[in-house]
Amino acid sequence: MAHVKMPLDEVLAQVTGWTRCTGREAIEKQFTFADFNAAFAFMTRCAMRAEQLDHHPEWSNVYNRVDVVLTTHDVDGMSDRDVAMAQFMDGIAAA
Ligand SMILES: C[C@H](O)[C@H](O)[C@H]1CNC2=NC(N)=NC(=O)C2=N1
Repeated sequence: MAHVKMPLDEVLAQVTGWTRCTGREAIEKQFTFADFNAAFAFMTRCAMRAEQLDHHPEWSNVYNRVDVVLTTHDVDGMSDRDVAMAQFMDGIAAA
């Protein structure tokens, strides 16, 4: 799957609850779960999807919180893969 570079505004229009990062072409969102177990289950599912998409999040976890930044390093900006990853995360976090 090739990278298709996209304007950041176009990416934001297709995802829920993400915002532009300050100072770089990237988007961020904070996910909050019931506890560490739920947060880590989310990260595990995202990790498997990241391998399938060959698109990996920048993220950190503190107990029930997962802070995620998405960007496409190969194009130094946003791409269709960021949309795919963000939509996957939105979908499973809401489930
Ligand atoms: C070689 C490998 O396919 C690339 O480096 C992939 C891996 N995962 C990636 N993840 C992200 N977030 N951006 C990339 O450009 C990227 N590129």
